[in-house]
Amino acid sequence: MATGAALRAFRKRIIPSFTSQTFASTFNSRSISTLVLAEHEGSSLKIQSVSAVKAAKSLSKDNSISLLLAGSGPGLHEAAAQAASCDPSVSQVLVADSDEFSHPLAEPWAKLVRLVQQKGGYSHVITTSGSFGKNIMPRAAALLDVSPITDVTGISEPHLFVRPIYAGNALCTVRYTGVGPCLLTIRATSFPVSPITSDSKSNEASISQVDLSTFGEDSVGKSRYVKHTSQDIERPDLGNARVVITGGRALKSAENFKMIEKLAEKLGAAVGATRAAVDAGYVPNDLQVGQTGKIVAPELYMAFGVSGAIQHLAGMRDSKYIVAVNKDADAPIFQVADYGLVGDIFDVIPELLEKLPEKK
Ligand SMILES: Cc1cc2nc3c(=O)[nH]c(=O)nc-3n(C[C@H](O)[C@H](O)[C@H](O)COP(=O)(O)OP(=O)(O)OC[C@H]3O[C@@H](n4cnc5c(N)ncnc54)[C@H](O)[C@@H]3O)c2cc1C
Repeated sequence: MATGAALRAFRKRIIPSFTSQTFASTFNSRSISTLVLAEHEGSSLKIQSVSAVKAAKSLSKDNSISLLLAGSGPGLHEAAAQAASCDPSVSQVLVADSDEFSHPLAEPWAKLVRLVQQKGGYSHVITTSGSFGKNIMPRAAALLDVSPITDVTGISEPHLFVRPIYAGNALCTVRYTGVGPCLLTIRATSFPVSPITSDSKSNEASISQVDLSTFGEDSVGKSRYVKHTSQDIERPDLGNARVVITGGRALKSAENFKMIEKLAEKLGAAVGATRAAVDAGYVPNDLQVGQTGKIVAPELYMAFGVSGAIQHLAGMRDSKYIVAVNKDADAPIFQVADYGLVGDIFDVIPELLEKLPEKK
């Protein structure tokens, strides 16, 4: 079947013409120091935050990197200890411990970013472009009166970045020309790192508390925490899974979608879905992959009954191997697939379920 090479090669680079040497050298001569906004879940640092550190490292060899963690309670401090040894280039971990941060509400976080940035005078502030970063960074940028650069997939120079546009069909090289700090959200999948394990220890960075005495009582914003629901802790996280099994509208019902879930179980994979499958109510929207869903880049992405609309491809085209099953030989998904099978998913999936061994 068709390989992904043709479509991948179709990507274009747009490079603006105002690449002034003088401008570049002015910026390059400034010292680089980066504040990484890190996320933690309970007592664990999220792996995406280590990707943000990797991105920070590619800004400059001499980058001084600080990690900011906020929350409350003992889990925060355990996560801070983990953060301190997550990468040798992290020089300090700043901890903001307050009930204000017990839930990741954007308003207090944005004010915290302004406070810490202004105290530390960082040249760059980086976080990942998941819901956390997308929520906080634009607000922090507004408070600091700068324009953020979002969804960065490549860093060429401290102020020269690559980001996808047109649902990933073109890559745009943008230069940050602002005078204030450069705020970036990065795609974690473009800065892959190894999982954090108990033996992935490097030298430990210092941990210090953020002085919140000037934080102010007006920091409570218009949003309010209601509840957190998360499902399916058994399965790998969609954003980081090595294998993703995705179902599309062709599954026809929530009941049929369970075939996808069973297949994922057998393969130790995460489940993904197209927006059409989500909109039809087969699965919740946190499983949506694509432009308006999650961006994934697993080693293996299997798409069943997925047409391959550009908005879907925007979220999975960087997967290492793409396998597609579709009964329409002309479905666009086959243009990006490394392996394709023209067939009926209601024949193929049951056969796979029968022939694949049980997960040990
Ligand atoms: C602004 C915007 C943002 C969007 N964001 C996203 C996004 O983030 N993610 C996303 O996925 N979509 C997104 N969409 C929607 C996107 O355009 C498509 O509508 C959607 O991806 C289609 O989903 P699908 O492939 O499941 O359904 P369809 O396009 O209906 O395709 C179903 C496919 O299944 C095949 N099929 C049918 N029956 C069988 C069978 N029995 N066996 C095998 N194959 C079969 C058909 O040949 C077809 O190719 C967005 C759209 C817009 C406008």
